[in-house]
Amino acid sequence: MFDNLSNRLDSVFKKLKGHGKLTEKNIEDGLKEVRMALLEADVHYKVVKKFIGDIKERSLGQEVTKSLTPGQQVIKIVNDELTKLMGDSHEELKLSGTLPIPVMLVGLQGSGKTTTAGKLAVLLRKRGRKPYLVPADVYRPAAIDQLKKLGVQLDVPVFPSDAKADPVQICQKALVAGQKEGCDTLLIDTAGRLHVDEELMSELCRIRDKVKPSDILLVADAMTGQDAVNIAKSFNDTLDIGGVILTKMDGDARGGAALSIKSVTGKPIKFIGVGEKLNELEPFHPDRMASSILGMGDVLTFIEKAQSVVDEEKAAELEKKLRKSQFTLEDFRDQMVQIRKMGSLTDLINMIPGFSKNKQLKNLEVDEHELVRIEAIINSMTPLERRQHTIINGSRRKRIARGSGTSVQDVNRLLKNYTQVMKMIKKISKGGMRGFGRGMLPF
Ligand SMILES: Nc1nc2c(ncn2[C@@H]2O[C@H](COP(=O)(O)OP(=O)(O)OP(=O)(O)O)[C@@H](O)[C@H]2O)c(=O)[nH]1
Repeated sequence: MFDNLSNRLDSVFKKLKGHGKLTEKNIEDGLKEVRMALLEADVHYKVVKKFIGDIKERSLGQEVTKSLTPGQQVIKIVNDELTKLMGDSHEELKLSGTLPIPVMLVGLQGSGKTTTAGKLAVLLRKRGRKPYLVPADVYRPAAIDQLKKLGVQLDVPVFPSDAKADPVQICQKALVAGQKEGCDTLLIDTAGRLHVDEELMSELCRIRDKVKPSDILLVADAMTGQDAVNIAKSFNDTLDIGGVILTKMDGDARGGAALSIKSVTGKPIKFIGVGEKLNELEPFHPDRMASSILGMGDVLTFIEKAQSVVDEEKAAELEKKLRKSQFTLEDFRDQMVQIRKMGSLTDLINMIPGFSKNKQLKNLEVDEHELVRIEAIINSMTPLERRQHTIINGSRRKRIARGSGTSVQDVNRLLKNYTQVMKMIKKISKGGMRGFGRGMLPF
């Protein structure tokens, strides 16, 4: 995401930071490069013009010239303005009214609507809601089946839509059926077309007028850049959408759509799709996104991810064990499984400030197989060995290595790492455990 822009801005800022004092000329030159970088990122030219104008006004003012660190001050201004450009703060789904609350997903074919309906169901369920999936695309033959399959996979109820029925009627019937199922949120997957056309829009308007959705979300493909922005504009002009879900951000190195949509349509991006898997939907936070473009890391998303997979009670229990130095290899394995649930380690590392900008660290490919190996080794131990690692002598090590398909060296390495970590924990425990956030263990 935003790789090119991020690198370009980084080099502009390096130059700016190189000057102790900034002159008007330094700033003008820097802004020229920022402008180029944004245009290359496929940001709408009108958006770029206003953006540069705003930054220029602030940068040439006293804010920078009187600052002790003018270069950093410019970075802060760019950070503020980027955040503003993307909408300032995260806007939530609007879910209000009588149950079940309908939410409409609209968008062109292939934008990722159906997948996103599944992802939203997962997210809502995590938040304690009871989603009901409603396939309302009666034109694409496989569309209804695709959502039904997703429902089975996720164990989320799906309205048994009939491909011969009228989409408006499907939605009305689904409202009644959803209520009977005890669901509180209806996710309506509407039909898509290859292009915006009148017939599609009038069908969507008919559904909107009958169902009165609490939120209408346009699902748009980030990789189509300015096309996504134009599509968002057309849908908003006709339907007055509530917000946008930008999919396939994982494949979009430029980021033009994400940077332009709010400014062009006035509607916020509420979520972004960052992969094909059904847990790869994230709330869109303009401030965090700006910081991550400028290489300041994405720590809050990292922490949120950690919190969403860590079971609070289990975390408290582990913390207690750590304090008493009773953290066994079994706990070590459980902790590792939790971390793996957060996603790929390489992705996680890139969220940490400084890491994403450091060339050596950036190319660091974390060996995910290593985690699998460690898990296999611990699984091959007897319960007693996991609780009392000191009894693992030479012959036990050989047996464990054989059982896990690894080598004795692998087993030795794991035990050495584990003892080192335990030593570190003991040291920290003496000084109190306050250093660790709740649920954030030191691995
Ligand atoms: N990499 C990536 N792929 C995605 C994302 N969201 C959806 N996709 C993929 O995009 C393709 C199209 O997604 P669908 O959900 O079938 O698209 P749709 O908009 O429902 O299509 P129609 O039903 O034809 O309107 C699928 O291969 C999805 O796996 C995402 O965030 N990242």
